[in-house]
Amino acid sequence: MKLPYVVLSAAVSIDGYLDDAGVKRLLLSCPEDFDRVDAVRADADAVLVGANTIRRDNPRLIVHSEQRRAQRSARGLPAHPMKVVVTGSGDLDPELAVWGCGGEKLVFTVDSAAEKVRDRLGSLAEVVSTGPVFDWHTVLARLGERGVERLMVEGGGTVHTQLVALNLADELHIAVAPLVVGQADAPRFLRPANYPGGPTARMKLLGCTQVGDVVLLRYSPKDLTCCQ
Ligand SMILES: NC(=O)C1=CN([C@@H]2O[C@H](COP(=O)(O)OP(=O)(O)OC[C@H]3O[C@@H](n4cnc5c(N)ncnc54)[C@H](OP(=O)(O)O)[C@@H]3O)[C@@H](O)[C@H]2O)C=CC1
Ligand SMILES: Nc1c(N[C@@H]2O[C@H](COP(=O)(O)O)[C@@H](O)[C@H]2O)[nH]c(=O)[nH]c1=O
Repeated sequence: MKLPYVVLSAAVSIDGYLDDAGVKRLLLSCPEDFDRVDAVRADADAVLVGANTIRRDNPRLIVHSEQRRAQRSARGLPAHPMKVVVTGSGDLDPELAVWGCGGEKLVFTVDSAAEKVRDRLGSLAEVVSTGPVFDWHTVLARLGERGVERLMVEGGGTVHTQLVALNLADELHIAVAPLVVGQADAPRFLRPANYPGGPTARMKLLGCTQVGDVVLLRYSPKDLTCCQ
């Protein structure tokens, strides 16, 4: 089974944070960059986030541009990519915006939480267990079986950290925003972990573009060279 091509997308502050520690979601992207992110969504077959991102940000995870939705439909695709949420606790509120708008919804969890999620969400989403323990290879394999060729991962840091550490990300899209968060308890893009190649391994730079006041960096995390 061919695994999806995985694009990890995040906006970060100059000091590497995804958000601040406050309750309200921090906007790091500028309007032009949010539009760029919408285009990446429109190019994906599925968008995946961790449960904490939907609990904290309550996103809809849809393609916002009407023109991009129409282009998807013209290609025979659903207007919105599939929405994928991962949870170990199963604590998912059925009132969250992600369940209430377009797109097929899929929740990956573990055996111990699967019934709870099914009871809570009912027909709002399909629930798939990866087994007694959560397994990212199974998540990607099941998505591949469902025809997902391109998967966009939109956070948060817990999810990004695991996918990079497991060497399952094919591309990183990092939008560096011109602000400094400076709060130790704010979520980071990547947390301490054993990353492939260790600290001396350098990823291949795929591109560097200015988008409004943000700089978009694209890296290939599987393409490493060690220069020391
Ligand atoms: N700037 C940006 O581009 C973005 C910023 N963000 C920010 O990131 C923050 C959220 O990030 P973070 O707190 O790290 O949370 P995540 O969104 O990464 O979600 C983490 C949750 O996902 C589930 N999960 C992840 N991995 C596993 C696993 N291996 N097994 C079982 N369940 C798993 C768990 O859910 P459960 O708890 O239910 O068990 C876990 O608590 C928010 O502040 C948000 O605003 C998010 C996306 C993009
Ligand atoms: N704050 C932040 C991001 N946050 C991400 O954007 C999602 C919002 O989705 P929606 O509102 O449905 O379009 C949210 O879930 C989170 O994953 N993304 C970015 O590119 N830049 C940003 O500054």
